[in-house]
Amino acid sequence: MTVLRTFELPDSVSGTTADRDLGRRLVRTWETDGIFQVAATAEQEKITEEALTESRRFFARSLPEKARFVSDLTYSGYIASGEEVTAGEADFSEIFTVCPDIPLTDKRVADAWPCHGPVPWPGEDYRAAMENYLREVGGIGEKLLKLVALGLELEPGRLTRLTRDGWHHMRVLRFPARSATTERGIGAHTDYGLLVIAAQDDVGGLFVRPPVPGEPRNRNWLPEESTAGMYQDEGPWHFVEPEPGVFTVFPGDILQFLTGGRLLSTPHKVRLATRERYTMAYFHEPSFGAVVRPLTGGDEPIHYGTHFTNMFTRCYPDRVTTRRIHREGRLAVLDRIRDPE
Ligand SMILES: O=C(O)CCC(=O)C(=O)O
Ligand SMILES: [Fe+2]
Repeated sequence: MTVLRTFELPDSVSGTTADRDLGRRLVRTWETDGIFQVAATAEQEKITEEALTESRRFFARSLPEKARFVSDLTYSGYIASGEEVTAGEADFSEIFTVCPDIPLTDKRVADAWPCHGPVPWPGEDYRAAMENYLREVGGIGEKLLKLVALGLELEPGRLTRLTRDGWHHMRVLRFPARSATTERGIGAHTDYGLLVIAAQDDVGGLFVRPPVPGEPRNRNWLPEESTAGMYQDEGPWHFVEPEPGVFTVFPGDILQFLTGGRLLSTPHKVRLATRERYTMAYFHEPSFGAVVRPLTGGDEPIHYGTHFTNMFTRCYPDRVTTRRIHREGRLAVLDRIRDPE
């Protein structure tokens, strides 16, 4: 792979021959490259720029100001540089995470569902810009899942049936410029859900690992098979050249699970550059209560809310959110959260 393939998405997906053909090309590109790009519309480019501008404004505030935006109910909010750990080593990204914004009056919050609560927004302009952005990438996610279902020879609604009231979330990131002591941005890892849709500025730093025939790949959803740190210093790693007007898209753990490993959750890592870097990584996900079964049968199902909670408690063992989950025995609540099948 030298340059990434870029696809234009149709206005809607209904299962036409053209849709099916595009779906097959998307699947084939993931099978060879592990990643592809989707062309942004002019409107999407504008909304992306507005979100990146708000992100720059927020991260420019002082650390004590930013550190106020955390919550013990949800993982939404601020994560300081060095706070997140991948495979036992600190990452240097600074992050604002946006999970579904669930008001305190919602029954799920009253019933102590883990990870459910309001986003501690740093301001109304920030909130509006991020919500606009989430709406756009959410639309792209739904379209892509329909196309990918067609590309896998399934009925078009087979994957989007999981994303009704999807637990979509996003990491709004800033990476400092590299220092004399480190180039580490984020260590090698895979992301947890169905799709990862990302927009980056012009600095660059993201690397992805394409599928390698015969290479063993872990199943990150199993505690004994974490992908964190895997192949960190061992190629092939492909540098994702920043390109204006595109979103990059690759599969997450749930798509690997669903397809029995035909589509692999793409390992990726970030290296710091000579300048600071801003990026937004959006995760298109099943609903919190979804019970996901492999298309091919076999394995135990994954309860998405449990998978999400496990991944976040593992990543942030000392965060107030994790402490409250443990203190109040909220993990036990997960057993009661099941979407009707
Ligand atoms: O910085 C990037 O481009 C990717 C960030 C990332 O991998 C993540 O937030 O999970
Ligand atoms: Fe990631």
